[in-house]
Amino acid sequence: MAGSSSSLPPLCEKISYKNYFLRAVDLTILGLLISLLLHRILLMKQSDNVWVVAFLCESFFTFIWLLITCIKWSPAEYKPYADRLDERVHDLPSVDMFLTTADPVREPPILVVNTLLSLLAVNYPANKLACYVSDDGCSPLTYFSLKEASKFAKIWVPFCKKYNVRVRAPFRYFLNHPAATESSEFSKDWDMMKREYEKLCRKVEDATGDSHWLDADDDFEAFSNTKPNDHSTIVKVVWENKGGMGDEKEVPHFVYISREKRPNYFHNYKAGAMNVLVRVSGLMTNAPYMLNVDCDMYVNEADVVRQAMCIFLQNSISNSNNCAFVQYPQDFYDSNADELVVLQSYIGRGIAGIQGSTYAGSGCFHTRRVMYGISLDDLEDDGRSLSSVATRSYLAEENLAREFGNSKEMVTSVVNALQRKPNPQHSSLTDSLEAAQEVGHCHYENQTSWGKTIGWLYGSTTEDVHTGLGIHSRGWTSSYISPDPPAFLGAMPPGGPEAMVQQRRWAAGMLEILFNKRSPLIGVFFRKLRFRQSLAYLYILTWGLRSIPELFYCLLPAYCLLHNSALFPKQIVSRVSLFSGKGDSFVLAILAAEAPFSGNINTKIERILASSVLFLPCLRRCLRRFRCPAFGKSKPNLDRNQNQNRLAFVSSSPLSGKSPVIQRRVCR
Ligand SMILES: O=c1ccn([C@@H]2O[C@H](COP(=O)(O)OP(=O)(O)O[C@H]3O[C@H](CO)[C@@H](O)[C@H](O)[C@H]3O)[C@@H](O)[C@H]2O)c(=O)[nH]1
Ligand SMILES: [Mn+2]
Repeated sequence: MAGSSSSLPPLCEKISYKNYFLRAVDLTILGLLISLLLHRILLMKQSDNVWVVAFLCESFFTFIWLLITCIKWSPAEYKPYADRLDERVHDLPSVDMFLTTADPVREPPILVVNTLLSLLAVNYPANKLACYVSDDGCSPLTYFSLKEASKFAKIWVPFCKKYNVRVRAPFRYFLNHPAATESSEFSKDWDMMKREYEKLCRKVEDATGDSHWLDADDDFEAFSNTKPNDHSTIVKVVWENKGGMGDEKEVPHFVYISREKRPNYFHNYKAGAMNVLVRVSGLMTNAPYMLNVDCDMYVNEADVVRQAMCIFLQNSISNSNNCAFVQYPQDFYDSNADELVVLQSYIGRGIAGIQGSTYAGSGCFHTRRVMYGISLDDLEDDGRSLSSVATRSYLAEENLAREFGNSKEMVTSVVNALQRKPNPQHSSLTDSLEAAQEVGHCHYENQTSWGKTIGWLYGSTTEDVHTGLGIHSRGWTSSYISPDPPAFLGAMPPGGPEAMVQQRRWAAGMLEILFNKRSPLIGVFFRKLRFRQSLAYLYILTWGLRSIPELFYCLLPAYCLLHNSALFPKQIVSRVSLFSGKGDSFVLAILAAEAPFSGNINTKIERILASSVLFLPCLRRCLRRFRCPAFGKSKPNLDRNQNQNRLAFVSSSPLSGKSPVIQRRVCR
C-alpha cells in the first residue's frame, strides 16, 4: 500500500510543545499550594473546623494540580501532511464510517442527515468508504430522512468534489453566500444545490408531521408494529456503490442498522450499538480502519480521512505500528463549551505527549484489529503480522467462535481482519444481509467476549474513556491531531437540566471505571499502562469527585463571614488588601486560590490572575525593600501589624430593619 522510500518527506510529524516557562509557572503554583498546606498544618492546633475543611479541600486541589503538572509536562500532537499522501501511497486503505443516533426527538433527523452527508462527501476515494448508521430509536422517520439524504447525496457529493468545498454539511455550508468573484457556473450550481437542499429539508419536515408515507412504501414494512425498545434487527442497504462512474461522481456505500431491542434486556447504550456496527461492517466491507462520530458532529474539514491515514500509514512506513487510534478534539459550533475546548488544548495535548490521547467517543479513527482485542505484544517486530503465538491463540477455530460468537461469516471476517486481508469480493452487500441480521440479535453476544475484551467495552456509561483505557492498557499508543479549522464540529446542550444530566452521566461513568478491574491504578502495575498515562487517567476519572471539595470550598467564604473566622493565612489577605486598597482583598484572595483549582484552570486570564495575586505580596515586599516609588509607604503600619487587619461581618441586627453590610474592620 504505502511506498517504502524513506527519502520522501514524511506523511506526518510529531510536534512537541515543551515550554520551560509554563513548566516553571506550574511548579511555582505547585510550590505555593504546598506552602499553603504547610502553613495550615503549622497552625492547625490553634484553628477551628474551617481550617480543617479548607486544609482537606486544598490537599485535594494540590493533588489535582500535581497531576495536571505531570500531565502537561511534555505536550505534543501530530501534524499530518495530507497533500503528500497521493505521492507516497498508491492504494489507500478502506475506512468504515459509523454514525450513531438514538432518539429522533432529541436528535432531529435533519441533523443526522447533515452529519451523514458530510461523511459521504469526504475527500477520499468513494469506493474505499462505507457509511453505517446505527439507529437505536428504530425510527421510520430517521430511516425515511436518511433515504432521502442518500438521493440528495448523488448531487451533493459531486458538487462538493467538483468545487472542492471544505464544509460538506449543507446546513452549515449554505449559511454563507458565494463570493461575488465566483464563476457564473458555480453560482448556478450553488443556487440549484441550495434549492435541492431546501426541498430535502421540507420533505423531512413534512414527514415529521404526517406519516402517510409509512403505509405507501413497502420498504417501511420492517418498522410496522415496532417500538424503540421492542423490535427485531433491521438492516437495510440504502445505497451500494457499484463503481463505474468515476470517483468524482460516486457515493460511498450506505447501510442503515437498527439492532434488535427487547424490553427487560440490557442493551449497553452506545457501546452495544457500536459493537453491532463493528460486526455488520465486518461482514460487509471489513475495512481495516473505522471512523466513529456522534450524530450531531459533522465533518468540518473534507480532508479528515486523509489526515488520519497520514498518521497510520507513516507508522506503517516506519515499521512502528503501535498507534491504535487517531483522535481529533471535540469542538462545538453551537454552545459555550469553551471550558472543554480549552481543557482539550492543554490536558488533551499533554496526554497526547505521554502514551497518547484518550478516546473521546466521537471524531476518532480506530484500527479494526486492535478493537478485536489484540495487544501490541501480539505483533511481530515488523509491526504488521501476528506473532506465531498470537496466531495460535487467536486464530484457533474454537477460540474464535467462543470469543466472537457463533456466526461462521463473522469468524471468517475476523480472521481476515486479523491477518489484514480484505473480505473475498461479494457480488453485492445484500448477500450479507442474513448474516448481518444474525449478528444484530440481542442474544448474539451472550457468552462471548464482546464488550469484555473485544470491541467497545461495557460496564461504564462513558464507554469511550473505558474503551480507550483498555486499549492503552494493552500497550498501544494513540495520536492526537488538532487541525485548524477543526475537523469535526458538534452540538452540546447549552446548559440547564440537559447539561446537568449529561455531566452526571459522565461523572458516574468515570467513577465506574475508577473502581472497576480496568482501573488505571491497577493498569500501571499489572498491564502495559505507562505511569504518567495512569496519572492522566486518574485525573480524568476523578473529575466527578472534584465537585465535592469544590462545593465545600465555595461555601467556606460565606461561612467564614458569618462566623467571623479567617479562611486564609492572614498575611495573604492583608497584603493583597494593601494592593487592592478598597476592600476587595477577600474576593481577590478567593479568586487567587480558587482559580488554579477550578475547571477553568487553563484559561489564561484566570491563570495570570491567580499567579499574579499570589505573587503580589512577595513582589510588593521586594519593591518596597528597594524603595520603589510606585509602591511607596502608603500604609506601612498595616503591613507590620498583620494580625490587625481582619475581615469581619458587621451587621446591624436584622431586627433593626437595616440591611446587613460587609465592612472591613480593624480589630484591636
Ligand atoms: O443507547 C444509546 C445512547 C446513545 N447513542 C448515541 O451515542 C452518541 C452519544 O450520545 P449522547 O447522548 O449524545 O452523549 P454525549 O454525552 O453528548 O456524548 C459524549 O459522551 C458519550 C459518553 O461518554 C460518548 O459516547 C460520546 O461519543 C461523547 O460525544 C449519540 O450519537 C447517540 O445517538 C446510541 O447510539 N445509543
Ligand atoms: Mn451528544
